[in-house]
Amino acid sequence: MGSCLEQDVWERKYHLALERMERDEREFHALGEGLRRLALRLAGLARGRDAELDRLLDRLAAELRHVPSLGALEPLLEALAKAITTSDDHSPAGGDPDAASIDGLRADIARLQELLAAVSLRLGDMTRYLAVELERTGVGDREGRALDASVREEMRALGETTLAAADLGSLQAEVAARLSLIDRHFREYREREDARLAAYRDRAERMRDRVEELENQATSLQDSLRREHELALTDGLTSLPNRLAYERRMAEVEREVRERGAAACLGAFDIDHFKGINDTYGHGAGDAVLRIVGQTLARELEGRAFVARYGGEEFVVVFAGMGTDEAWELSLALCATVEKLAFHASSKPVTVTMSGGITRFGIDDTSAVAFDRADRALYAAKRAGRNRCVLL
Ligand SMILES: Nc1nc2c(ncn2[C@@H]2O[C@H](COP(=O)(O)OP(=O)(O)OP(=O)(O)O)[C@@H](O)[C@H]2O)c(=O)[nH]1
Repeated sequence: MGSCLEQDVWERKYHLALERMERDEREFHALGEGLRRLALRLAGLARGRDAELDRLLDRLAAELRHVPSLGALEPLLEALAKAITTSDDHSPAGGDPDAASIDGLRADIARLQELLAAVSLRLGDMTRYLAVELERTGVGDREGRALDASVREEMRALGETTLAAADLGSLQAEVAARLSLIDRHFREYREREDARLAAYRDRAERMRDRVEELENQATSLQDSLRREHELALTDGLTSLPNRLAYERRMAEVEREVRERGAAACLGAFDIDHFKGINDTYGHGAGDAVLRIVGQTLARELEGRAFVARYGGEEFVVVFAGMGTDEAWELSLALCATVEKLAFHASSKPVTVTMSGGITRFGIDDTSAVAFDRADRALYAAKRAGRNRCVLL
């Protein structure tokens, strides 16, 4: 079902979003770690060494206030790396005891540059994803924005803390606290989204059940309507189409003849001396004869012409798309087949015959006019001695 497919797609997207967020979360940790190490080393080594370095450190503090435009930090860190190199070149001959630390600082800055570029990219991805995907589902937009805002705030605070801490211990504690806050924001966000997903699933399931129930009801209603419809068009004794079905078929034929000039013939057939069968062998035997003759006509005409029980012991055959020659031959064959049916009563063979009146359906005919002509032909056949056909 459509709703089931939509839910699958939504869930797949949702799990993809979670995976992305978990990856981003790990990168935020790495970023925090990089910032912490940078802050420790800068605080210990760089401050007061060089006026240019101090100026750049002030700029770094200012830039960090605008996080997450992390990309802006890259050129600044490059300048910082250069300034440290210059500061190193100017150091007194004989070896600076801090030279090794400065090399380490330079390497840290380079690593941090890479890290910042990657995290900046991921942050952009994640923000876009939250905006587009969660908005598309119609839920979570507010939550996504709230998370985004709180992460920005924590990143900004992290930058401030890095440069404003009085001593290394408190700096470490502050950064750790900030990072764990970011952690918590992500966790809470995910928990809320999980709850939302569970509620969504539950609702979708209930909707699916209801839709299934309605579909079943509609199907059984359709079935019973179809059965009613079939019953209304079927003769109970012979299982042939009844007079109503015949009239519908004739209305179609009338249109085909009038609109497309199609050929058509109509035949009226009646079992001979049927009253005598009833009177001699009983009404039950008469019913059996009607049933067998009816089924014989249906079998002989299957796929070639439409047959219905018109009423009593009379049958009508609609030879749609057939000219008089073909309808005539077929009618004679029908009468011959009925005559050959092997009926028995009290172990004695009983011959049953049938007469038919055939007429062509003309372009100006109505079905009533054509039937009347076929009926007159039928009675002509009866008058002429029965067990025969007449074309009129
Ligand atoms: N057993 C049975 N008899 C039926 C049924 N419908 C009509 N009949 C009988 O069919 C007989 C028709 O008789 P008639 O119309 O006099 O004609 P016929 O005896 O067939 O004689 P011809 O048509 O002139 O050959 C009547 O006795 C009806 O009661 C039915 O469903 N079952």
